[in-house]
Amino acid sequence: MEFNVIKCHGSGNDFFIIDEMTHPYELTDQQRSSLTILLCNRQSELGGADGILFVQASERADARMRVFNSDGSEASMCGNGLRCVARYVCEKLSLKEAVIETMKADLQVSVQNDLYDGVPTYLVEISPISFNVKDLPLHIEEQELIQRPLPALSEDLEFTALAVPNPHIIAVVEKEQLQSDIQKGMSEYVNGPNDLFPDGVNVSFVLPLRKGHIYVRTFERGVGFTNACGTAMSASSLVTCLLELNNKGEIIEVYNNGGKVRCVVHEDHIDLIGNASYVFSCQVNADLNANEFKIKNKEEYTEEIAQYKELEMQASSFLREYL
Ligand SMILES: N[C@@H](CCC[C@H](N)C(=O)O)C(=O)O
Repeated sequence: MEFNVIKCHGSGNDFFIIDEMTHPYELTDQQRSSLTILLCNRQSELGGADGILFVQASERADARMRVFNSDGSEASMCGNGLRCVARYVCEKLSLKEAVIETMKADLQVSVQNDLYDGVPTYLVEISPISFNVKDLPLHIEEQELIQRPLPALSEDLEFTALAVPNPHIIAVVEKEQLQSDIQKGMSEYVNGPNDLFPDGVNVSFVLPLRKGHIYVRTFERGVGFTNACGTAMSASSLVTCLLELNNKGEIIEVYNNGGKVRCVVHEDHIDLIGNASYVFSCQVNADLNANEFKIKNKEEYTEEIAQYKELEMQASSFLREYL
């Protein structure tokens, strides 16, 4: 099987885009899953990725996005990935805004002014939002978990559980808690066989930096720690508004290990604004039975890579004041 592939990232959360909208690849879900495990291997020639974004034709929107995590599982939503798909679809169809069908909702996306000179920037809608534990699912007696302890995970921390619509638990922490290894331990527990989160969950630690500025680190279900998780940064922004650390309707600068994004929390959705960067394009010839692939015609987006590096350096020098 031969595919055209684009390596892209949003805040260093990296993906391969495979366009099934204009190429009739005719993949089964089993093949999408196996291909994702094969190409996302960090030890391979392509350098791996956190997942694959399959762009497909939609009957009711401009395009459809399906997201597979690096372990081959399918996720209902991906905020950083949606920005990359937004760019791909808007450029392909010459649009400034579009609607992308995802597993649980049709979402608005639009081109924005560059977040940093030469860094393509897109706004994506994060919705629907639910605090009902059934929507994660999280198996507890109560209907919601908002700033409450979960003793099976921690004696000290308080958590908020929400689906946007993929599942997240968020803890607002202090610097010492961020620097300890408690996030890793609890994330591995809730993403292994366990009674609380039977489908696993994305786990984020949020450090408030100053009004309107937060840092978020996420252990992603189906992947592990990533540089950033778009839905997690959106969910974390919402949680800081509930705690009155930030305000709805105002820009929240969200720093992460791969750069920064902006979030604006509204009553029924969150705007996630950030880069949609291309790294390289190539052709991949994959043999799923032999579990191997070859690549050819690799071309790097060198200028874009250099411009993003500057944004990243600016963000990390700001973060150094706090971490
Ligand atoms: N990186 C994504 C989220 C990808 C899916 C997630 N790992 C899940 O299984 O829910 C983002 O940017 O939102």
